[in-house]
Amino acid sequence: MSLDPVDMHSVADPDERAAESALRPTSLAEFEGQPRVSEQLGLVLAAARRRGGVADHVLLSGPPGLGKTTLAMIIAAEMTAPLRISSGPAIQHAGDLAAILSGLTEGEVLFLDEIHRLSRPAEEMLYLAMEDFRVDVVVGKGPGATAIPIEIPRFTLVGATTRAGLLPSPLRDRFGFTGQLEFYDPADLEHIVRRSAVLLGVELEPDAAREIAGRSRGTPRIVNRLLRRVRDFAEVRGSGRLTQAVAAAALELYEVDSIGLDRLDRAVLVAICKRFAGGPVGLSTLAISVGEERETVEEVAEPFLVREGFLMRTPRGRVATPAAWAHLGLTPPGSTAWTPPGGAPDPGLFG
Ligand SMILES: Nc1ncnc2c1ncn2[C@@H]1O[C@H](COP(=O)(O)OP(=O)(O)OP(=O)(O)O)[C@@H](O)[C@H]1O
Repeated sequence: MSLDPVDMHSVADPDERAAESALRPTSLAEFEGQPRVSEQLGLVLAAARRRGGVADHVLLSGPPGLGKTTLAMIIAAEMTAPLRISSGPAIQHAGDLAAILSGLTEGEVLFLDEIHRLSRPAEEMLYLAMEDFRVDVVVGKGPGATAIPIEIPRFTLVGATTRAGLLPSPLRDRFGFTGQLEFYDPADLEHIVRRSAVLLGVELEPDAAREIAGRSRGTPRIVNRLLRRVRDFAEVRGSGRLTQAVAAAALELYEVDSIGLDRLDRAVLVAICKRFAGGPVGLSTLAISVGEERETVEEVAEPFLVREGFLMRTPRGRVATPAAWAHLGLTPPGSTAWTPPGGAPDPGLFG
């Protein structure tokens, strides 16, 4: 049996979504890791509460599964405000956004996931709503069209994006606080997996917690998901107790390797090394060669591979590093003095 690698990151399955909700921390105090973002956001919210006002708009960016939705829910809970959830792709027309905005109540938190995928007219409507708490509804067409301004209640927009760099600066500048979420340290992931085990009522030995945390790609969503897969394994093939040996055997079965690379991560590295002689190879070609969407390779696999020093984004394409060749047990072609075939990495491409 194998697990679809993309399943390790996405939450398309309703059962998985329900399982995730049950493990979500509900306050900043329970939210592990991200100390800087947590502290800064805590201050923003405490100040808004003291003033008895509405919190400033918040932009959260970072790879999938690091806690953006969780933080949006926490913001609403900490402000004792209702939460409304939507996403960029779900808002097809500016009219859809106008309907959402005009239906908000005073102080409500509006969470817009994948905000970088809003349509242009919706984005422009949002500028006015964020700044002046107003929307202009256009009535009629052509030269006779008129914009009717409608006041909307003061609200807090929480925008989430995996690609902060794609947001136009007029939109980015309208957020009062921006939190860039980073991959989590193994120690934070260990805390998260131990808390989740308690909530799920499973016996998790400390060594097993360390094993699962170490293979979770720095991502809370993945640590929780691997915990559930290890629990399945322990119940079916073991005594139900989660030991280090059980965790290692289960994760082997699910094709999560010793440092947490899953099938997609390895497919990307194997393709670069074996099919493209280490690169450079363009993103579109790479995506086709692993049978995935460009966005999935770029937003799901690459950030962790770059962070771990396995992949470089150069002006001429993606390049596997010596660490990638070594991890796959392959020998790079050519000389021992290795220089990246695509030239020096372009720091601008890392954002
Ligand atoms: N800091 C944290 N402490 C404990 N659990 C966390 C933390 N951050 C996230 N989680 C857990 O990880 C899961 C995924 O988090 P969340 O849905 O907030 O990620 P996300 O960044 O919104 O992902 P996506 O971009 O895919 O929507 C949640 O079920 C939550 O329980």
